[in-house]
Amino acid sequence: MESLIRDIHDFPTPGVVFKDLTPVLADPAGLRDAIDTMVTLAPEGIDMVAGVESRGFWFAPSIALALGCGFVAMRKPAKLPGPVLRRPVTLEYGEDELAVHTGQIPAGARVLIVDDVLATGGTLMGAADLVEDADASVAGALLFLELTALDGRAALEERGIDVRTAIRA
Ligand SMILES: O=P(O)(O)OC[C@H]1O[C@H](OP(=O)(O)OP(=O)(O)O)[C@H](O)[C@@H]1O
Ligand SMILES: Nc1ncnc2[nH]cnc12
Repeated sequence: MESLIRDIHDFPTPGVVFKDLTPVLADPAGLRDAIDTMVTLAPEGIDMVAGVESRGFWFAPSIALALGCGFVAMRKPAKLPGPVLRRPVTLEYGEDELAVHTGQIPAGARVLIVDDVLATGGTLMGAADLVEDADASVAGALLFLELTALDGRAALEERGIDVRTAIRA
């Protein structure tokens, strides 16, 4: 599955080595392996899976189905139609915002945050803020690929978040 990841240099901005996961998803065995591995890594006792737009949506609903949980979408600005909780995020190559529908994460729920790539960890920090804004708790963060050189794990673990990743590169 690791051999299917493609490096694209200078995308989306100069100096960034972009890890393209589309070949993993396009390969039936790669896709199966990716989801099965992530499901195996998931912590126990999850009430809900939160997926981060866009590429977190490639993984999160399949993982939620396997765990018997619901899926909640954390979306980019102005995409959700109802009232939202919002948080800014700073990532490897820019700034953005994430939002979740108010009331969709039940208070007290143990939430697993799912995304494709952990780089600086900025996106995951914003996603964790949203979970806590909903008076729920972050049961863990589950990602397909961790870019160890950017050390996003450090800040997340300092915050007490259990970070699990299928592949480290
Ligand atoms: O750890 P970080 O430095 O925060 O980077 C990781 C984030 O960057 C990418 O999202 P991007 O904003 O490119 O959006 P996309 O999923 O819509 O392509 C990726 O899918 C993660 O969400
Ligand atoms: N280098 C990278 N490749 C793919 N997705 C990313 N998200 C943040 N940094 C990334």
